[in-house]
Amino acid sequence: MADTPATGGSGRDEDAYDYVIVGGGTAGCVLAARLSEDPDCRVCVIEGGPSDVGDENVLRLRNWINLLDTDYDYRYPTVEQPRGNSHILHSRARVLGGCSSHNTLISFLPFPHELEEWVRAGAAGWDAGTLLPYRHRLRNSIRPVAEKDRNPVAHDFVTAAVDALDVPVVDDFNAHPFTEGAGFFSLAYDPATGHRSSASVAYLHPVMDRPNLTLKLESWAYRLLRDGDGRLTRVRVRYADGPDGSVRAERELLLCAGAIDTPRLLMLSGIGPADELRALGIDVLTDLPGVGENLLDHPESVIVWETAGPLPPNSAMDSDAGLFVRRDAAEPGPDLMFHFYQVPFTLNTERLGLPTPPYGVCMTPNVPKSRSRGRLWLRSADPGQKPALDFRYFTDPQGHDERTIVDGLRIAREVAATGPLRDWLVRETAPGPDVTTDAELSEYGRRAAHTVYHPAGTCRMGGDGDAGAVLDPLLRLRGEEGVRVVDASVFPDLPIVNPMVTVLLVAERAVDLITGRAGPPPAPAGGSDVLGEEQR
Ligand SMILES: Cc1cc2nc3c(=O)[nH]c(=O)nc-3n(C[C@H](O)[C@H](O)[C@H](O)COP(=O)(O)OP(=O)(O)OC[C@H]3O[C@@H](n4cnc5c(N)ncnc54)[C@H](O)[C@@H]3O)c2cc1C
Repeated sequence: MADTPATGGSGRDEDAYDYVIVGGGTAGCVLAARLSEDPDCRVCVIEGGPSDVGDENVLRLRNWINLLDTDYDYRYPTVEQPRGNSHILHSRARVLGGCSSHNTLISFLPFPHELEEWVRAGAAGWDAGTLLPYRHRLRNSIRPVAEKDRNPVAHDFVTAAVDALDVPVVDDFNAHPFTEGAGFFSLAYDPATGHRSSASVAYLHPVMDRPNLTLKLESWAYRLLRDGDGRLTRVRVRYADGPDGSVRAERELLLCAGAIDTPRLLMLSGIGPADELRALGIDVLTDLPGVGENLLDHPESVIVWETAGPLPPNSAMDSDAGLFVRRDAAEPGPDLMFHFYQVPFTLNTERLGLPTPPYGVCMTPNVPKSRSRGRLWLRSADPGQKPALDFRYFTDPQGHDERTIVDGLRIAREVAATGPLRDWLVRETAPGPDVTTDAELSEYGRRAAHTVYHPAGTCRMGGDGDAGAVLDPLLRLRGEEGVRVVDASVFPDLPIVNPMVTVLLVAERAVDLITGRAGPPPAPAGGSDVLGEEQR
């Protein structure tokens, strides 16, 4: 399986394919499966991690938390965060399927109004009417958490949130655009087996025996090179089991290494901020100052309660329900989100010396429209050295992100004080009831902050004349020929919601941009009807 047809016996000096995909992750699996539908089209995937086939560690959704900080994870530290938590380890999956193989598979369509914002930011053609119909092409099995997996304490969280905050129960967050509400999430999973419906499971597993599809696993791309025609279509690869080699794309090279590794690879290849690259001794191919900029994320904090005893066992992945709040009525969508965990998530609170209850629950209020903007850069020309990630958490001058966390912690307490959730809880263990003022809540909230693991935006699309744009709206790398980027790095801005489905939609549309195939019929232009019409 590791090296299917083309590399076997043909040597590794320079293998050629029609399309070479760097990164067999969430977006990469979609491209690989779709492009290889044409039997005459030779597709090669270069993936840094192992296969997920038959690997129960990966396939069992509820095991996700045990994959963090293991060999399935590239583990990217952050630089010091003066206003946030400097100890966050950013998990990025090292396995076929990428982050869709170790995430929680919460599946939200992006809001129509956010896609219109993308268009206003220069991403012409990514409007809601064009992108959202691609939902019908998704192969993942996406469905609200099954009844048998609904934990009674999560049910009671939903009831309490609805009562405390006067928000509606949402039965299916993908049925209509919403501004607020509480309910069980939709997940990409199979309730009968508890298995993932990751990008790998849904797209690649059914087609792995295609003779025109080659998977080079445990293979690390570390430099892009121009071919004889000056097109950027060659890639240097380090294999786990032999000497380095090159792979060449006769049509296009497709970069799908994710929001951290795609800009890293570009910069290692001399594409990025020229002065910085030269200072590291890297020969500059194209000066693109936007590479690595616009590093976006959803920061969250946490509030923990001890429960009277062990909780019932039902769950799909231990964080099956959530809550959206719109504090500012002028906002077109929610501006505060909570995940509810039926386990105590105490990684960051323990470090602060706070107690870990034997049994407990927690809420993690997050900032869906974070205004802080970070960047990532290379520390050296050595491809083995991890890049520096600076999210600049909670640094927006208006204090919006900090305010959102303070409000979130207060609202969480309101929900916890409301029945029937109240009846499960013995005491608040983090931050604890003595932490009450805005200043105290802000200090705690930021020190105990974590990531929702949604880095994006570091190779963003943009219009002509936008000096920070890395890609044109057709996902083509500016200043070079023969290469596109397709992953979460292309987002001009991060969706309010968890972004995996947006990555899948972008990848499905990218296939049409690459092949010239027609997209699905457009939905009626604009308006919040787009989702509702489709769903009914
Ligand atoms: C713990 C966790 C939980 C999350 N939960 C959710 C959730 O519930 N819902 C949601 O919507 N989103 C969630 N996310 C975010 C979501 O999974 C990601 O935004 C999305 O999957 C990113 O897709 P991608 O294609 O950009 O990158 P990835 O899926 O990360 O794919 C990148 C691939 O490229 C490979 N690669 C990288 N560099 C190289 C290289 N140089 N050479 C070869 N291969 C390389 C990697 O091994 C990987 O397979 C979560 C993320 C994490 C980490």
